Amino acid sequence: MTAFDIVDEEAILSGRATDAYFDRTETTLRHAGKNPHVVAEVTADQFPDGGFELLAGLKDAAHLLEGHAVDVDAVPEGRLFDGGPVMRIEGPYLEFGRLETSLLGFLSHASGIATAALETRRAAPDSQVLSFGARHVHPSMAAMVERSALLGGFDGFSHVAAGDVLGREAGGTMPHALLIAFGRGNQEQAWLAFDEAVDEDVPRIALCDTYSDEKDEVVRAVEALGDRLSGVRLDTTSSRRGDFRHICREVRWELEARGKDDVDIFVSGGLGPADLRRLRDVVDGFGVGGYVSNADPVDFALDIVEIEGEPAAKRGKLSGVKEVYRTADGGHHVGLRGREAPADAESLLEPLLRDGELVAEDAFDLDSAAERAVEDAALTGFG
Ligand SMILES: O=P(O)(O)OC[C@H]1C[C@H](OP(=O)(O)OP(=O)(O)O)[C@H](O)[C@@H]1O
Ligand SMILES: [Zn+2]
Repeated sequence: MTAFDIVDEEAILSGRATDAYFDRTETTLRHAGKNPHVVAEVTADQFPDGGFELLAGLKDAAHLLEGHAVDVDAVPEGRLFDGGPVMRIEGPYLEFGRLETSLLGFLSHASGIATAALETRRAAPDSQVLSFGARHVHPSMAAMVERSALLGGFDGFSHVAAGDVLGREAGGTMPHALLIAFGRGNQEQAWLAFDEAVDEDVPRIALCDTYSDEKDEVVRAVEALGDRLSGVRLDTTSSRRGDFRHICREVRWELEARGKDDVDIFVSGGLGPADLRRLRDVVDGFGVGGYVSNADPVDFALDIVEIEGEPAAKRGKLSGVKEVYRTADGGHHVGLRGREAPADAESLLEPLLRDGELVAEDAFDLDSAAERAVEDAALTGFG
């Protein structure tokens, strides 16, 4: 009996984490002595439609398929795609059929979150942007959320245990609960206690919107912490937000009027790309939660497109093994394998597994994938 309703790693790796009809399929095919050699492709849209999305979740998908007698090619994590396959699996169907549910789950959810993160990143390219959305998702998914946010170009994240998984330090400021615990009117005591108690290397960023006006609390934080204050966070609740940009400019003015030009202003609370575009010139950083963590998964499907070398796609899908290309003008092209590639085009599908063995060693380095994402976004005009 587990403490929480969580499907564990063993169930995922063993293929137990599957839809029941794959159990039935396996039983039926084995009964009929069938296990055809197929090529299956993971695709969201059949044809490019100008809507780019960012691929994420490939590391987990690769580890799921490792050890199964299949050859896999995939678009690297951090590349944008717009139609056609992001992954191609070739081998006996029963080697991977039941893994479809988890495979698509790994890719769909992470890619949706990473795409929203990249949109957010592109809205404020020079600002610090942190992922604060772990609170909106099931805790078992926190590491996936934070990794996808980093892959989309975020500078950091808040979830501590996700940091343990990713080997990175979580960051953050202080919640309203801390201010409330010291009682109305005692904000200075809360800020000072934080300064006394918390590790020296944690920036002293005072939350300044709990009981009174943001400007008032910022001035009080300056008076209380002096040179120890490195920043303020405005998480102004929507019922008081009004002209948030004006509030931020006013706070900036009051800081400068007190010689505190070096005190950073961070904002959070219901922010999305449009807010970041509106505020990026008046604040230093953002905490973004729900816009990224609650992003819709990318609607990937896994389809058999060739069986024993013959075209075999179902209605609505395209038969035959395909290649996908990034064209020199930042476009995306889908073509049949073996046909002539567009001029000046780069093929995106790269070897990932050969006979179940991982062949793309550095495929999952997060920093290089995040760099790829920002570069590909510029090339494609994403976001
Ligand atoms: O709105 P999102 O984009 O998801 O951002 C999540 C922010 C907003 C939230 O404020 P509160 O709900 O006031 O929580 P707290 O009192 O802990 O600051 C908390 O500060 C998170 O950092
Ligand atoms: Zn808050």
